[in-house]
Amino acid sequence: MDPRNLRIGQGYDVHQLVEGRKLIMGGVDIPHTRGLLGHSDADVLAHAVADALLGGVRGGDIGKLFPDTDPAYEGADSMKLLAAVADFVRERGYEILDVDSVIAAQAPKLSPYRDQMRENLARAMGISPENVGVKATTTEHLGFEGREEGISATAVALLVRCTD
Ligand SMILES: Nc1ccn([C@@H]2O[C@H](COP(=O)(O)O)[C@@H](O)[C@H]2O)c(=O)n1
Ligand SMILES: C[C@@]1(CO)OP(=O)(O)OP(=O)(O)OC[C@H]1O
Repeated sequence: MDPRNLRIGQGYDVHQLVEGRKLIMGGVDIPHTRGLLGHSDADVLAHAVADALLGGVRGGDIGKLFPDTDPAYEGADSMKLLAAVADFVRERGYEILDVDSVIAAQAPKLSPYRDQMRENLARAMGISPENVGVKATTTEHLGFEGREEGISATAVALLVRCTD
């Protein structure tokens, strides 16, 4: 593999925590007193991963592909959006090699859901769970995540441009 065909992408997303919404991250419906607000299901982790993939192919961001003004995406399942992004990446001639991510959430405790999130993300992208990392951190009560006003997620993706 020619290292000049490797690409990296980075993604970041934030959603507000509110009452009366589900908390869905990495395609897992996580029991909690509040959930994330958004036009779609507000899966902050899936959105960060999607943006990392799009960054790797210099393909814009998910807001460009799925505008939050389009009623078609109201309440959308972000696993389906992520699968569409993975297809978009492959159609452009790239293979997804590896993805890693961090969720910043003061609560709830996310480690029990880590492997299910990895499996869901991997399935949506058509890669092995071995190639998907999910980590969680509190922010020690600092900032908007620490005050439990919202949750953020960051992700990086390693892609390779297929040459044959
Ligand atoms: N929402 C969260 C946040 C953290 N974890 C796990 O706890 C560990 C310690 O968190 P610190 O913020 O104190 O570093 C962290 O490494 C995660 O394993 C979690 O499960 N859910
Ligand atoms: C996922 C989309 C879909 O309309 O909407 P939101 O759930 O609002 O999420 P955000 O990360 O704010 O924007 C990206 C949009 O593509």
